[in-house]
Amino acid sequence: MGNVSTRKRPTQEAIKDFGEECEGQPKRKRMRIENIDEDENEYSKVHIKSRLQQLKKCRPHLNLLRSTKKHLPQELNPRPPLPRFIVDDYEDVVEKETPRDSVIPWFELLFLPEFPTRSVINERSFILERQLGRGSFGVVYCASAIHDNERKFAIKMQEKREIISKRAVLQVKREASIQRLLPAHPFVARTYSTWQTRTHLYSLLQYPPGSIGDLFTVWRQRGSLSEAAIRLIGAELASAIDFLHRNDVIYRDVKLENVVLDQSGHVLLIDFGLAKKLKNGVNTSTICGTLQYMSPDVSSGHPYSHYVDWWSLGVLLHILLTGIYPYPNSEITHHSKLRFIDYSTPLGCSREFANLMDRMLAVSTAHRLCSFTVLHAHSFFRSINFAKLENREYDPISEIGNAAEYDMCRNDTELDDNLFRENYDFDRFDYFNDRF
Ligand SMILES: Nc1ncnc2c1ncn2[C@@H]1O[C@H](COP(=O)(O)OP(=O)(O)OP(=O)(O)O)[C@@H](O)[C@H]1O
Repeated sequence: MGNVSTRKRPTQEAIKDFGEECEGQPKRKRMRIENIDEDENEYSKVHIKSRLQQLKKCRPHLNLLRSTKKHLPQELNPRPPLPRFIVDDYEDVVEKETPRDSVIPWFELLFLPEFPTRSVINERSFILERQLGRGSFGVVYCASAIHDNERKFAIKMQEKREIISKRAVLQVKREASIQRLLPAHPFVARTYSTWQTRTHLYSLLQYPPGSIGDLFTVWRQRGSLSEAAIRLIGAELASAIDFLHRNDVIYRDVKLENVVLDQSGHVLLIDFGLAKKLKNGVNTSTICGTLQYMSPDVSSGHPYSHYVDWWSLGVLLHILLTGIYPYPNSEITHHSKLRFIDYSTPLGCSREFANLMDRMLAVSTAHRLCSFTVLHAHSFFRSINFAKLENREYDPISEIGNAAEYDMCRNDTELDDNLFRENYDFDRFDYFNDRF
C-alpha cells in the first residue's frame, strides 16, 4: 500500500520556503507552487491536466471558443457587445430565450410565455422619470432608454402578488398577448416588450410624445370640448375601434381614462385589460366593463358582440360635449341596477351631433349605430377624410384649445365624483373559468 502513490504532495518545507519568497501576497496565490522538486511539479501538472479535461467535458463550448478565437483577427472581439436597445425586435428576444437547466419557480412559470424571465430588454435598460398613473395592480411610469434619452416610453410595472391575490393571472396574460400581436395603428398604444422579475411584471408601452394627459384629465381641465374637437377625437377613436374589430379584438373598456393624448391632441387607446380575441360575428356574454359606459346588451347578460364598443364611444362623446352621462346611472354600483330610460338628446348642439348621439345610444340594436361603416357615413363625420385622419394630417390640439360653444349648465361636482369611480364589475376576475 505504501508504494501505490509515487507522486508526492509538496512538502511542508517547500511550502514554507515558497511562502517566505512571496511574503505579502495573498495565501491562495502562494499555493500555486512551481519551484518545488520535480516529482511534486509533475504532480501538479497532472492534476491541472485532469481538471482541464473535466472542464472540457462539461463545458464543450470552451473548446469551440478557443478554436474560433485562433482564427479571429485581433480587432474582432468574440464578446457580444452590450445589448443595443431596439424596441422592434421583441419577437427575436422571445425566440432567443434559451431553456433553463434549473427548475423554474411557480411564480415565474405562471406568467410564461407572455412575460419572459430573461429578456434582453429589461428594467435596467431604462431610467424611470415620473409617474404617469396608477392601475389596479401597479404603477405606470414615463421612462427613457438608457442609450437614447430622447425617446420616451411608458412602463407599466405590476405586482405579481396583487395579480395572484385578485385571481387576474389570465387577465394580464391576455392583455399582454393581445396588445403584442396587434399590428401597428396610429391611435392604438403598442406594447414593445414584456418581461418579469421575481416580484413584478413589466410592459414597455408606446408613450405619446409630449403627452398632455388622458382625456379625462384634459376634459376636467378644459371643460366641455367644441364639436370640432369632438369630431376629430371621435373619428380617431372610431378608427382605432374599427382597427381592433378588424383584427378580431373586442375592446370593452372605451372611456375617457383609457385615451391618452399626445402634444398635437391625437389619441392613443391604452389599457387592454378587458379586451378579448373574438372573431367577427361571434358572441360572448361576460358582464364586464365600466358601469356608466356599459351597453344594455352587456349589462343584461345576454350574448353580445363587437358592436358594444360603439355604445361606449357614444357615452364618451356625450360626456365630452355635455359633461353628463346620457342615462341617469351616475350613482349605480351594480350592473343589474343600470336603467336605460329617460335619455334626452343633448340640447344646444348641432343637429348632426344630436342625431349621432340618438343613433349611438339607442337602446334597441335595430335602431342603434352598430358599425364603423355607418358611423363613417354619418353626417357628423362628413367633413372628415379618414385616410388623411390616419396619416395624422388634422390638428386636434388647435380645436381642443378652442372654447366649447356648448353652454348647457352642468353639475361639476356630481360628474367629477362619479367619473373618478372605477366601476369594474366582478366578472372581470373570472378568467380562471375562461368565460371571459
Ligand atoms: N402608454 C401610456 N402612455 C401614457 N400614459 C399611460 C400609458 N399607459 C398608461 N398610462 C397612464 O397610466 C394610467 C393607468 O394605466 P392603465 O389603465 O393601463 O393601467 P391598468 O393597470 O391597466 O389599470 P386598470 O385598473 O384601469 O386596468 C392611465 O390612466 C394613464 O394615465
